[in-house]
Amino acid sequence: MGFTITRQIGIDAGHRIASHGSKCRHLHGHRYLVEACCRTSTGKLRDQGEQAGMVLDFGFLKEEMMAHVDAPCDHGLILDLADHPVLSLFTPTGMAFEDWLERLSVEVREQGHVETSETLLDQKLYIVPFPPTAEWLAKHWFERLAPAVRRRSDGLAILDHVTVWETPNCQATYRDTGAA
Ligand SMILES: Nc1nc2c(c(=O)[nH]1)N=C([C@H](O)[C@H](O)COP(=O)(O)OP(=O)(O)OP(=O)(O)O)CN2
Repeated sequence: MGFTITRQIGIDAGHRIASHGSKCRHLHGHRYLVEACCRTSTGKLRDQGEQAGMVLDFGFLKEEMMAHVDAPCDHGLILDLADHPVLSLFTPTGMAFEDWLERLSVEVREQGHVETSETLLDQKLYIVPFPPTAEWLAKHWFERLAPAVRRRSDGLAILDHVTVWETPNCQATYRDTGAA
């Protein structure tokens, strides 16, 4: 019951699903559409301040989606940390792949992901500890955006779900389970 708001952004990014039995194991790109849907815990709208009559200002939601999804991932390659054959192609000049991998692994353990262009060809990489399916990306971006939604709404709004459209016909949704 109550109101929800949804904001959509689009990003272009490459990925592959290394374990896929068919075409998705090849490096390829998508125009991803990412939707974040928010609600208030009470079902009511804010009744005062600059966000009166709103769940959360669409502009604030856009800013957070641009910071957590667009800036690190747009025109980048989203790679699984375990995808060593592809990851090794971007080993920075003068560094052994094993050393680079160790550094990336520590950062992924500490932060949940790595965003870097300090790579061969300055390729922009977004490295995650899971196969970059639409499902996993929806969960990952949900977890990145949920605290930001709470902060930008002074705790009044909750991120309900994130939907990732990988193609115009295929989407995956990760929904709030109450744990985030
Ligand atoms: N449940 C999931 N299934 C698949 C995923 C995924 O993330 N979750 N991803 C892929 C591939 O990455 C692929 O790019 C998309 O596959 P597919 O639907 O076959 O893509 P098409 O371009 O053929 O889509 P059309 O709508 O038929 O043009 C595969 N599966």
